[in-house]
Amino acid sequence: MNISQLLANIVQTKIDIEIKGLCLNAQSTQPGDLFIALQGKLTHGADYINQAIDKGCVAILVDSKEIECVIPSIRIDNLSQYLQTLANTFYKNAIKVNIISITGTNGKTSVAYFISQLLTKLGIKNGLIGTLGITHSQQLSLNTTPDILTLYQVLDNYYQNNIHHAILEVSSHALTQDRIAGLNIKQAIFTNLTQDHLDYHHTLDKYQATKEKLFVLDTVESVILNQDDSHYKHFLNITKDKKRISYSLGDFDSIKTIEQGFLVQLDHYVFEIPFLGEFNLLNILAALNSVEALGFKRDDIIPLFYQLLPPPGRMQRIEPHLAWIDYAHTPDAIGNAITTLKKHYPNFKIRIVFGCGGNRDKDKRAEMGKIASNLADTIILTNDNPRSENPKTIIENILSGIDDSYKLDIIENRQLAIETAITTLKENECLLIAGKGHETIQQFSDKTIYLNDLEIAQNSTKAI
Ligand SMILES: CC(=O)N[C@H]1[C@@H](OP(=O)(O)OP(=O)(O)OC[C@H]2O[C@@H](n3ccc(=O)[nH]c3=O)[C@H](O)[C@@H]2O)O[C@H](CO)[C@@H](O)[C@@H]1O[C@H](C)C(=O)N[C@@H](C)C(=O)N[C@H](CCC(=O)O)C(=O)O
Ligand SMILES: Nc1ncnc2c1ncn2[C@@H]1O[C@H](COP(=O)(O)OP(=O)(O)OP(=O)(O)O)[C@@H](O)[C@H]1O
Ligand SMILES: N[C@H](CCC[C@H](N)C(=O)O)C(=O)O
Repeated sequence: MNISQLLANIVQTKIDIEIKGLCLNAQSTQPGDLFIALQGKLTHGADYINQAIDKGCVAILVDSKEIECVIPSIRIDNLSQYLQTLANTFYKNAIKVNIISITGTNGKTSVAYFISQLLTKLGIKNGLIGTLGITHSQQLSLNTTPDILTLYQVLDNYYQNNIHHAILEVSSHALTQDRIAGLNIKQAIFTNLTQDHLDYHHTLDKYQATKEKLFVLDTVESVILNQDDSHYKHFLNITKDKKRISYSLGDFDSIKTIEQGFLVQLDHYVFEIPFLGEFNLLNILAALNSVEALGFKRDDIIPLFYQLLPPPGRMQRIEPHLAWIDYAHTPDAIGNAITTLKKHYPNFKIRIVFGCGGNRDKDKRAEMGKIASNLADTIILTNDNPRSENPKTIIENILSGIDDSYKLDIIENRQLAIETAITTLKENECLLIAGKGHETIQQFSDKTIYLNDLEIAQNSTKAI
């Protein structure tokens, strides 16, 4: 598309250049792209134009600022307000894709992963966009919910490749920043709301108000709500004009905990759910209701459950030990993960290795320390992703929630912490390695290193 055609409803330009794509982050610029340099909270995209040019961008739109550069550039004031128009004009097919969206503090990835597998097994081609990445696409995303241009590009591409359904994890940051504006979101699923991201939203009420935005979108036809969450009634009340579907652990006629998961009865079906954690029973119900709302029959969905795979890094067992990798990085999730192991392995002691991410909600750190020390028998505190913060300060913040009399170890180096935990694990102990799940990098202020909890744990196992 020619740039003058793209900008027709925004600004007149004599620049005559064909562009192949739109891009917000210089790191992901492709040859032929138009780079859109926005003023952000931390920095201005204009600081990265050299990188964008090196990667082959052919023109630049700059937010509220004059720049000098070797390729054509156009200044547009308040440029961010035009992002949806630009995205929609360039990636016309994006809004034709039917989107199932999931929001909530915990469980988005798990529910999305289950829905995607079910739809695939039922013969529906679908794309999955979230913390684990973007399927059927070379696009990389820095975020759980990608920026609006990346989203439109991926969805447009899906449509052209006959993928007419997408499952999208929607973070509260994405809702605040309008990353999903204008998309054809048909279903909205609510998993739960507990403490996280208060650095960004400041209060739980504001955090909830942000999540609400997804459920009242005009395009949303059905909402699927977790009745067991304390915020359920609120979400039910604001969605009176939608088809409302609720799910609850009480939907099961019986739940029997077994070592590898649960044996449940639902209506006249008795089946096994091969995942640990009661929260996964809720995740499964969310997925079941979502797929059912698309028109499939329970008789066709339920027999597929035993074939489902767990999402990578979520309660993932490291054989042969009683050790698990889990992505729990909130107070609620840490509590759930430990309780889960206690429930499935009632005669075992629990050891946990965890830390907290830097540049994220500081208030959750002491809370995570408190919950972990109340529930686990031994703790090794370590680094998560310190990002630009001092790792020692993060650990001190966690310690402030732990009673002085609680005996714990601090091993900042995460690899060493995991190796130590596994090689000294006792016969009567279960180990939980929490916080980084599937992640394969660790971010510090001055470096980013390759680090994979699963590999470290597997290798330490071999070393015994
Ligand atoms: C605090 C926050 O959410 N920031 C997001 C926001 O950034 P911003 O608009 O303030 O922009 P900025 O970082 O100041 O940068 C300014 C401009 O320069 C560009 N830039 C910036 C850096 C660079 O190296 N190259 C580059 O081109 C940016 O794309 C941006 O256009 O908009 C950007 C584009 O959409 C996001 O990538 C960025 O996410 C940052 C990286 C981030 O860490 N976000 C986290 C907190 C987040 O969004 N997390 C949620 C998941 C939370 C959960 O559910 O657990 C998520 O959806 O990922
Ligand atoms: N429904 C749930 N309720 C509470 N905790 C859950 C639930 N599902 C998963 N968890 C716990 O939370 C952790 C993160 O799960 P998951 O990745 O599915 O959530 P998420 O919302 O996608 O998180 P994020 O957006 O931060 O990546 C899991 O490793 C598990 O410990
Ligand atoms: N989506 C979450 C992931 C946190 C993962 C944890 N390992 C950390 O770095 O804090 C966030 O961006 O807050």
